This record gives sequence, structure tokens and C-alpha cells, in this order.
Amino acid sequence: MASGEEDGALEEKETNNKKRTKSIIATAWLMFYNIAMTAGWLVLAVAMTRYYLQKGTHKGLYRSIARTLKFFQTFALLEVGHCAIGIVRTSVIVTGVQVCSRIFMVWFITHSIRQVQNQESVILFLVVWTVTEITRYSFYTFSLLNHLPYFIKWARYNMFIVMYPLGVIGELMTIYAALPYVRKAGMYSLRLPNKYNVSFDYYYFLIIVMLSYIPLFPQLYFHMLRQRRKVLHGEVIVEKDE
Ligand SMILES: CCCCCCCCCCCCC/C=C/C(=O)SCCNC(=O)CCNC(=O)[C@H](O)C(C)(C)COP(=O)(O)OP(=O)(O)OC[C@H]1O[C@@H](n2cnc3c(N)ncnc32)[C@H](O)[C@@H]1OP(=O)(O)O
Repeated sequence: MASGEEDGALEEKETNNKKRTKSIIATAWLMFYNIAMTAGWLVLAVAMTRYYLQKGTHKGLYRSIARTLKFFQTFALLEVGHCAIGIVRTSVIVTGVQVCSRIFMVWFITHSIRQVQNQESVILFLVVWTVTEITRYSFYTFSLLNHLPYFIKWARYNMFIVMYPLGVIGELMTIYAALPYVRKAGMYSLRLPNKYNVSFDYYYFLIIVMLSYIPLFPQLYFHMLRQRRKVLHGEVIVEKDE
């Protein structure tokens, strides 16, 4: 009987040790990830400011920062993994929509359709993303260190109220500007007849993507408003299973 109890206690101790090791590794990784991302977006902020001050125009700005932007925004795909393996308490779906829409903007719009790269709307979403991400990743970094300055917490849960709609306006205007070029070039489209007997029109796909902002964006926005109430006003919010 006594030996059974001892075995149980030993097992519990081992499980706790494993959990602790796992959480130390996860915290170390998140620390590295958040510092790297804060640094990446800071580099982008400095590069954009320098370009604009030196050239006095936004034309050519996107091309000058494209590589760094593509690298750090693509790296953010790991965030979906963080949620999926449970090292951060965030919904995979919410994070997935957020990250995928950004990856889509970077690779399948701005990178692929050169003619839109000098649009003001590109600069709009770039500036908005940069300000948001510097705040967000420094928020996570300082939270992990248990030394979160109030102004970062405040900025994280207030700036999005304006930044989110501005970012969406920039993104939608850029996709809209891309439409005529996509139609003219028949880009990423598959016409019939072909050996697979399927057709795909990227032009109409983009229109569907634009329309999908209508149901999806409010969900992200209201998710952030709930997070804001929870973190800034201490409200207890029962989240539905996502
Ligand atoms: C095929 C094509 C598909 C296209 C589809 C198109 C449709 C798209 C429609 C929508 C379009 C959106 C466009 C977006 C534009 C912009 O981004 S504009 C710029 C403004 N943007 C924002 O302000 C972004 C706001 N969004 C976010 O912050 C997140 O991405 C989020 C996932 C939406 C919400 O974040 P969430 O993680 O839920 O909230 P938090 O409060 O920050 O965190 C919750 C807890 O998790 C911890 N945590 C999360 N990440 C980390 C991390 N990296 N490191 C450490 N910890 C992390 C966090 O600390 C919280 O923990 P607790 O405090 O313990 O709860």
C-alpha cells in the first residue's frame, strides 16, 4: 500500500519535472522569437524612415525593404504553430486568419504584382503593420520578463482600435488597385480547356478575398476588443471554443 503511494508520488514528481522543463524551453523559445521579431520590425521602421527622408518620396520604398519584410512576415507563420502546440493561449483560427491574410498580401499581391508596389495604400498598410508589430512583440517580450511598462500595455490594447481599420483600408485598396493588372495578364489563372479540366480565375478569387473581409475582419476586431476589456479592465470573459 505504502509502496503504491510512493510510486504515485514519484510519477507525479516526474510529470511535474517534465512540465517544468517543457515550459522553460517554451519560454526561452518565445523570448528569442519575440526579441527577433521586435528587432526585425524595428529594422523595417528605421529603413522606411531613412528611405523617405533621403529620397523625399515613397516611390521605390517597398522595393528597398521587400526582402526584410518578406522574411519577417513569413517567419510569423510560426505563430500559428505556437497556438497549435499550446505554448501560447490564443486561438489557432484567429491567429491563422491574421497571419495568412498578411502572408497573402506580401507574397500574392505586393510581391507578385509589381505595378502596385508604389501605391500609397502599400505604404499605409506597411506603416500600420510596423507600428503594430513593434508594440505587439515588445508587449510579449516584456510580459515574459514580468516587467511590462504600462504604456506598452496601453498601446497594445488601444492602438489597434484605429490601426486595424487603417490596415484593412490599406490592404483592400491595394488589392483593388491590383485587379486590372491581374485581369490583363491573366495572372495565376487556369483557363479551359486544359488536361485537368478545371478553371481558376485569380481576378475573381481576389474579389472573393476582398468580400471575405466583411465577415472575417469584425471577428478579429471584436476578439481584440474582448482582449482589451480583459487586460485593461480586468473583465472575466468566457470565450467560446474556437
Ligand atoms: C488565402 C487568403 C486568405 C485571405 C483572408 C482574408 C480575410 C482577412 C480578413 C481580416 C484581415 C485582417 C487584416 C489585418 C490587418 C492588420 O494587421 S492591420 C494592423 C493592426 N493589427 C492589429 O492590431 C493586430 C491585432 N491582432 C493581433 O494582435 C493578433 O494577431 C491576434 C491573433 C488577432 C490577437 O492576439 P491574441 O494573441 O489573441 O491576443 P493577446 O492578448 O495578444 O495574447 C493572448 C495570450 O497569448 C500570449 N501570447 C500570444 N502570442 C505570444 C507570443 N508570441 N509570446 C508570448 N506570449 C504570447 C499573450 O501574452 C496572452 O497571454 P495571457 O496574458 O497569459 O492571456
